[in-house]
Amino acid sequence: MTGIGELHTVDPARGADSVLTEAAVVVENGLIAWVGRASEAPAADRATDVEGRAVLPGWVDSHTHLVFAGDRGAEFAARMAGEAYAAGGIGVTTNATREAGDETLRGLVAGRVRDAVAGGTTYLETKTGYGLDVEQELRAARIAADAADEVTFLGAHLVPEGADPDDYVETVCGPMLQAVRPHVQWADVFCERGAFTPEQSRRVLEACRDAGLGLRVHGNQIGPGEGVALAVELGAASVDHCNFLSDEDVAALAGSATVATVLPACDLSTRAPLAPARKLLDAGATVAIASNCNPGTSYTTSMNFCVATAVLQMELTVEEAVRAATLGGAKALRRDVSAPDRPAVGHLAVGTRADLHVLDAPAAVHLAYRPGMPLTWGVWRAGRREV
Ligand SMILES: N=CN[C@@H](CCC(=O)O)C(=O)O
Ligand SMILES: [Zn+2]
Repeated sequence: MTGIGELHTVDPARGADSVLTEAAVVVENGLIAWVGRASEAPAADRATDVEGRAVLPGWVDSHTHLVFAGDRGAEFAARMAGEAYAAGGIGVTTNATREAGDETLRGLVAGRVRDAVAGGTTYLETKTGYGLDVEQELRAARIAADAADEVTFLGAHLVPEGADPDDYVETVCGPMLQAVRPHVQWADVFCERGAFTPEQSRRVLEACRDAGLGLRVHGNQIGPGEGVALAVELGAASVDHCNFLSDEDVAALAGSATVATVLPACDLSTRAPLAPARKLLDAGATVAIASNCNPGTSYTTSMNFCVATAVLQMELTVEEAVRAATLGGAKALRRDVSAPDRPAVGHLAVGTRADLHVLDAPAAVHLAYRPGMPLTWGVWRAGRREV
């Protein structure tokens, strides 16, 4: 790829010099083979001239809930009229999802993934969590595994109506975990008032960790709580939402390998105080930006929108926001370092996966400067053009 006006490599090895101008990238067998100044590029069989456009790594969306049916537009409207968000809405989507046939549900998920890719996302996590019984969580895990790069088991999303909370937790840790285990890499819990207590959350996370799953936590979304502390203590890869953080929470994240994942579209859609991304970065924490696409709190897969919001509202620079939505997401999924059979994603360096997002703009700042405009011009996933 030649004619790159501004190349955001997001390569940690380049330090402060990770943005190149008049650059080129060489791709071979789905991997990045060379990155540098266009004038020094080696010869290649074929070339795509992007005519001065900006190029970024594809977005790594590390937090979505794509396996759902139904609509909660009325709940959203009520919220815009002053109602507060509460965890109970998850039950509405659970009922609609259970009623949807397999093919319908697969079609809905595939459409959402297509939308995400059309917006520059090249690596995507999604979760179960709208099944809430063994059979339905297993169905969700299978559908998710066919559609997404990484799958998270979120049986502990809400205690289903009529169930005893502690009995349900035992089901999650026992037969449900056993059923979904072959299809998932991660486990998550909604540690929040109205969902799962810190004790129940710990029980779920420890059982899932013992079953070999990596851990993630939905924490500190609706109010202050123990989600962040629990995530850090258990070595979770990520704690997501982070709207209500104490100074101790910020310090704990800064001193840990747990990524603080902020969800700007969700914060707007729930009229929540924005997660303190600026403060987290200043303290030294690793921050990821994700869409949290779901029908209750964030019905969008647009990472361009999330990045623009992080710049306009959360006081991140464009470079910081791009990093959080690429390398940050990769760190939250522990995919930032190449392994022999798994090239790293989220940055552009020799040997990483050739996931490229070409903007119809000369510089990444246009994502925030022209918010809401259709700025995704081309998308390559593992070297193959998809958009
Ligand atoms: N907070 C928990 N889960 C989702 C919302 C689920 C819903 O309301 O349907 C979230 O991440 O915001
Ligand atoms: Zn979520």
